[in-house]
Amino acid sequence: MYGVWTPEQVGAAEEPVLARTPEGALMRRAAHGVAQVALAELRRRTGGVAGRRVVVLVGAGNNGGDGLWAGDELRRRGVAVTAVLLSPDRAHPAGLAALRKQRGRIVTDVEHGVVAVDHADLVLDAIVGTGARGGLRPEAATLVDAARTTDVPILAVDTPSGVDPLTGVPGEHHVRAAATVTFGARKPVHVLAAPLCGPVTLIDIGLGPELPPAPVDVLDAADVGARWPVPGPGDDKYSQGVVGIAAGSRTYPGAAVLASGAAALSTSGMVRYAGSAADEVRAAWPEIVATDTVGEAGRVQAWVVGPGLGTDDAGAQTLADVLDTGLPVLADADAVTLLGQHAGLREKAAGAPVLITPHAGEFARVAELTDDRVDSARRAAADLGVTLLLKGNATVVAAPDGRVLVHPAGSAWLATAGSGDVLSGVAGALLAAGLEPWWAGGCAAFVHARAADIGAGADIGPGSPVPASHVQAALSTAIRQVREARG
Ligand SMILES: NC(=O)C1=CN([C@@H]2O[C@H](COP(=O)(O)OP(=O)(O)OC[C@H]3O[C@@H](n4cnc5c(N)ncnc54)[C@H](O)[C@@H]3O)[C@@H](O)[C@H]2O)[C@@H](O)CC1
Ligand SMILES: Nc1ncnc2c1ncn2[C@@H]1O[C@H](COP(=O)(O)OP(=O)(O)O)[C@@H](O)[C@H]1O
Ligand SMILES: [K+]
Repeated sequence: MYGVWTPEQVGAAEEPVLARTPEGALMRRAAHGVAQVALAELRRRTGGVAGRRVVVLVGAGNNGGDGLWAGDELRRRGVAVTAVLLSPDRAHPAGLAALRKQRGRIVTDVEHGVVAVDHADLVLDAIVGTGARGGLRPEAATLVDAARTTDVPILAVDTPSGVDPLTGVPGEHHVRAAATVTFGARKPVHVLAAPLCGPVTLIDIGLGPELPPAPVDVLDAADVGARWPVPGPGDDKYSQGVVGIAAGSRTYPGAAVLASGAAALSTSGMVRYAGSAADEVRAAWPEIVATDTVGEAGRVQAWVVGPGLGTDDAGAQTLADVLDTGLPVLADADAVTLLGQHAGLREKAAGAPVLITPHAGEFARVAELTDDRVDSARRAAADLGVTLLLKGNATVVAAPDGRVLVHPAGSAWLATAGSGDVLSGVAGALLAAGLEPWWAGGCAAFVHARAADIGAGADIGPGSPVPASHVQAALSTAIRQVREARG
């Protein structure tokens, strides 16, 4: 597990470190990290360093300062460095003087900057970092667009310019980095907009002791593997937690088959199904005990309710019934819509061990969704008194007590019909096994995304589209992989 801190928290942590270190030392350390990664990228992409062309896009603040000092270091290694100054009067004075001394080329107009970008082997984006406000200014936008058109690899300094460091929301013009070097602590953009950052290298600048507890956590495979429930010698089919699936309908039997099968693949023990797709579930998964109603289902330790359920009175009654059991409940899809429609159902859910798993559209039916997805999820979880998993390329899981984790999917192969049903089965099975909702949501999101990559073949190559039933089928391999990672 690693933490992510807001730009504001990182800024506050920097202050005491700046006060006790010689002037410029922190920036030099940051820039050294940038230069090291830039040299590695040059070697990897061009087979060498000397004479290779690096263009540094230099903004008016300290981010630009990092870029200039990195340029100075690259010059010392024989790299042909051109710095394009976006605000020539405000470029970091010491960094600019250092680069001039190394006979770096300095360009102050956008036209020449565009030509330089056109001929570059690598571009360093030092336009703006944590001090970014609003969309990129026109000159910066022109250069960023030029880099995009030529397809030159971009190394982002701290954060990709034009992407909001706190929310990860890209502006109209923004950098899509091949890699990012950040300093002191990872920031939300690195996990909320991971595809725009590329692989992120974290450079230690001594902020550790000054940082507060991380407001956002990111799970790694070992965290998930360590918590994944597996049977012990004394277990039987009941002792590991039986999950009940109240999903699907005559119109949408597929949701029932996807969710139930995913549950059966996720934990050992037993899955019960209750609903009007009982025949289809039995046919696809003979080991699942299927009945027509929740009342007939027999004992379970957690319920999954919602996928393909319908939002009519019968759906609302089913949701009420499972909430009334007091057992852990995973409410997805139609169950989220029903929670938005009925205050009485929200009251039943509040304070209970409930995990709701909306996509953005469903989220908006229960709470306000702003550009700040982390903040929105945290508020909604606290207001509703449930744990909330907000789906997307970066999944956000927020507990009512304020804990938040983000899982960046790594690819977008999950953007396929029915994949959410698979997620609900996985998370429901984990709830039945006794994981608390925040962990169940986080572990399920991790394995779900891993299964999509395996199903798509994206773990061994560029990958190809994967339907939800193949995501479901890849769950076993994904679970084995996280269990192997536990060390
Ligand atoms: N404080 C420190 O000691 C350290 C800071 N570091 C660097 O400093 C950065 C933060 O520096 P600053 O606080 O000076 O802020 P930035 O350099 O990130 O941005 C502020 C500057 O960018 C311009 N700007 C803001 N929004 C813009 C937009 N939308 N389009 C174009 N220009 C825009 C502003 O005019 C301002 O001059 C970090 O991201 C990091 O790269 C690192 O050197 C580590 C140490
Ligand atoms: N662009 C994307 N990149 C990665 N994962 C995505 C993307 N879009 C959706 N997902 C994931 O796919 C799943 C879709 O769930 P959902 O919207 O409920 O679909 P469905 O109702 O068809 O099952 C969620 O787990 C979500 O996080
Ligand atoms: K930047």
